[in-house]
Amino acid sequence: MRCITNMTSLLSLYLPPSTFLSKPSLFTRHTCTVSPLPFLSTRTTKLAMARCNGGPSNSVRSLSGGRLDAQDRSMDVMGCNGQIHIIVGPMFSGKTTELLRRVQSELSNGRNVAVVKSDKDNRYGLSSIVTHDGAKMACLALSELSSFREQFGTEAYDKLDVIGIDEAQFFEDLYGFCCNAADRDGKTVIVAGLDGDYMRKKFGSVLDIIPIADTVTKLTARCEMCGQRAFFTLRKTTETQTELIGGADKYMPVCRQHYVNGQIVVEATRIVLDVEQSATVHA
Ligand SMILES: Nc1ncnc2c1ncn2[C@@H]1O[C@H](COP(=O)(O)OP(=O)(O)O)[C@@H](O)[C@H]1O
Ligand SMILES: Cc1cn([C@H]2C[C@H](O)[C@@H](COP(=O)(O)O)O2)c(=O)[nH]c1=O
Ligand SMILES: [Zn+2]
Repeated sequence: MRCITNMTSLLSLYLPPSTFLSKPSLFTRHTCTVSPLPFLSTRTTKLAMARCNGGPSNSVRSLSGGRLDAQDRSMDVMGCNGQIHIIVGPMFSGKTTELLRRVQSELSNGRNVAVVKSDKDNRYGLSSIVTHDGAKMACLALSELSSFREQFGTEAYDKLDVIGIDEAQFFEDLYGFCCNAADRDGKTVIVAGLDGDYMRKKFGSVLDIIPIADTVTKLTARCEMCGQRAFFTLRKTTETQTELIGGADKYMPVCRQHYVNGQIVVEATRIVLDVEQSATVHA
């Protein structure tokens, strides 16, 4: 990807050196405001921006000698119409349900859609994503998103309009994938995942993509203890690793009060178990 960082190098791509050298500074001496570049058409400026955004490689190749050739002139600006939408919330808040709803809606609008999930979660097999209510959709299960294009097929990838990603917290390369898919390839990316882990710490790279997102939706579940809105996921077991696949057997959605109370109970249990275990070892 080539990125033009200043106005001088941007202009030099479009104008022969003589023209460029004869132009005065783009900043007026007194006001120091940017001139509207009257000698560049809106279209030309947009093409430059597309290139700045990592526009399609054929548009870069077809530039010759600083002038636009016929292919450039007939080309639409591509690579700028991608979107990124994020759906976060605790477990059982309906993230997968919402992802499936949006994907179905895109499908019924005639768009080409693919759904991918992490292969770390194989509770319901690897070929579909399944909600806690049992709703399903076929998907591709991967360990990393960087292999998506190749696994899906490059030709099929090029025809895709929408990519849904479930269990996004498990993908380390989420940021780079979303950037490329939306900024460079013009895809709509719908990302569903946990914003926080059972300790309420940021989970994976989900929060990192907020600055590049169009929309962020935070869903809530119902607290299993009191029925109020649940913002957090309580781990019911004493296991401490961040990644631990499971459902209602290991986790429950809770409100703030029941998260704090629940954590005290789980941590007290862990201490008792540790003491018992070391007593057994030393006996
Ligand atoms: N404690 C629970 N155990 C099992 N299912 C639940 C529980 N709480 C809610 N659900 C169901 O799970 C659905 C949401 O499932 P899903 O979309 O897979 O959520 P998420 O992807 O956020 O974990 C809810 O509509 C509800 O019917
Ligand atoms: C809180 C928390 C969750 N996980 C795992 C448990 C599940 O396999 C998924 C979340 O699935 P869902 O679609 O959001 O229900 O993530 C984990 O590994 N670590 C955690 O702290
Ligand atoms: Zn509660």
